[in-house]
Amino acid sequence: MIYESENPLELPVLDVSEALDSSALRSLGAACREWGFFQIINHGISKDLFTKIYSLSSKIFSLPSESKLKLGLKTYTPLFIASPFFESLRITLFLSSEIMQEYGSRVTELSKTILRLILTTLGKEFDSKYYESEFQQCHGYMRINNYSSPRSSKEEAEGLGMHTDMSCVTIVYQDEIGGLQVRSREGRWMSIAPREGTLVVNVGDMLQAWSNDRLRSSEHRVVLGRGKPSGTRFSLAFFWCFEDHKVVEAPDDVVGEHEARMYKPFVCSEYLTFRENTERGKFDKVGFTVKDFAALPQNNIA
Ligand SMILES: O=C(O)CCC(=O)C(=O)O
Ligand SMILES: [Fe+2]
Repeated sequence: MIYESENPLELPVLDVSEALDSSALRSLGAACREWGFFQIINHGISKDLFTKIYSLSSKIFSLPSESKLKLGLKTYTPLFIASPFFESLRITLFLSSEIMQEYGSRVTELSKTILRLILTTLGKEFDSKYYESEFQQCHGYMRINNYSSPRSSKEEAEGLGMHTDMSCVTIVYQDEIGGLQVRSREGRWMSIAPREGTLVVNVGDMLQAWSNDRLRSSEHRVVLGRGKPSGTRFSLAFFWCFEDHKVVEAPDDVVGEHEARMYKPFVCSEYLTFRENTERGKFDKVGFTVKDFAALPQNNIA
């Protein structure tokens, strides 16, 4: 098998410190349709802030497992739930340290900016028409993820299995180890190589459903070992989501006059519950997607 990082995926890199010109908007639109993934630079988060978060997170993960387990499974996902190599901590921003809060408020602002840009790719007037009315109540949470390397670095192992995110958008910082991969429509795994100063952004299920599949929430995963530098891998994921009681339903002009409606309207929290309760869903992300939950029967061919 060819190891996919030999053939990394070229995703657009957007400079979010300035207004996007029409060609940048076009490549953003194409990336969101085709991959649901793109990258951003000049996002205003300094290297220093990443370094502080990194060292704070390493301290937390190196606590004895009894202390981490005391946080409860809704907060702390220990090793062997999602995979033998993955542990994760959900951060409640308003309860967290100043550093996490600072990061949280920056990615919150970024999420808002990005959502408005994505709306613009769907239709010139859609930002002013839908941002306030549909996305004003969005909220975010963060996860810090710690991946230990498999014993044999010759073997490739899944650190985090194939999943889609439940969010509207997710912003990911991955360290220099790499391993994040996105699945093409044909089922090929493509690597998203880490680049210094760059954040990865992806569309989640809530936005895929709201856009009637015009935006893609792609399956992705994290692989470890095989050709990767050894050592633990660290990532930071921020999920920007609709409020729990939101009814997700694509507006008529987002669907378009001649297109079929792909989903029945659904309440956000019911989808989150579905993902938590499905058989593999001891961990809230692995396995099912919004298509399994809300696709209209004639479209359920995912
Ligand atoms: O660790 C990563 O790079 C990605 C993590 C991820 O996909 C997630 O937390 O949903
Ligand atoms: Fe993810």
